[in-house]
Amino acid sequence: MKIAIGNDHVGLTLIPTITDYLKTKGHTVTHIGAYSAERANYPTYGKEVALKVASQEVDCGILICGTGVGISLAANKVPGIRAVVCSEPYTAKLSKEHNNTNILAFGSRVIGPDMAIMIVENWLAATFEGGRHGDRLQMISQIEKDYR
Ligand SMILES: O=C(CO)[C@H](O)[C@H](O)[C@H](O)COP(=O)(O)O
Repeated sequence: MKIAIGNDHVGLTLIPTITDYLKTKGHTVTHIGAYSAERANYPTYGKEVALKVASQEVDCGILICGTGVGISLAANKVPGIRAVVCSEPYTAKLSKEHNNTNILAFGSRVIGPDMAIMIVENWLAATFEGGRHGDRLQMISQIEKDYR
């Protein structure tokens, strides 16, 4: 898969672990930054990854900040984005199976590298179940359209 990854200065600490893991699994990774530990604003990176996912330039995105919350809030403001924040693999799996999430977010101040890999692995391995779950996503899309 083609995967875009973004982070702020706090999320940077998990980037090598995640990018190495993805590359060993044969994925194509585009890291859009931040590239240094200098204080950075997560909305910038959340938006950039979200735009790549929404435009289908990439298949999905991964976002990392201190908790995953701020950067996912930014991403979710882009129409068509369903970003989830996870700190364990079960939510990651169900977020794909039931909510067809297209961006995974987590926090480097919350989880370590081994858990991060487990979350990514479970998220990427899961598939959307469709059916009634698709109906609910249509309802969410309609809310997006109604209140844009
Ligand atoms: O947005 C956040 C909270 O969900 C992230 O944890 C950020 O990484 C954090 O706010 C950055 O904080 P800092 O004091 O500017 O390092």
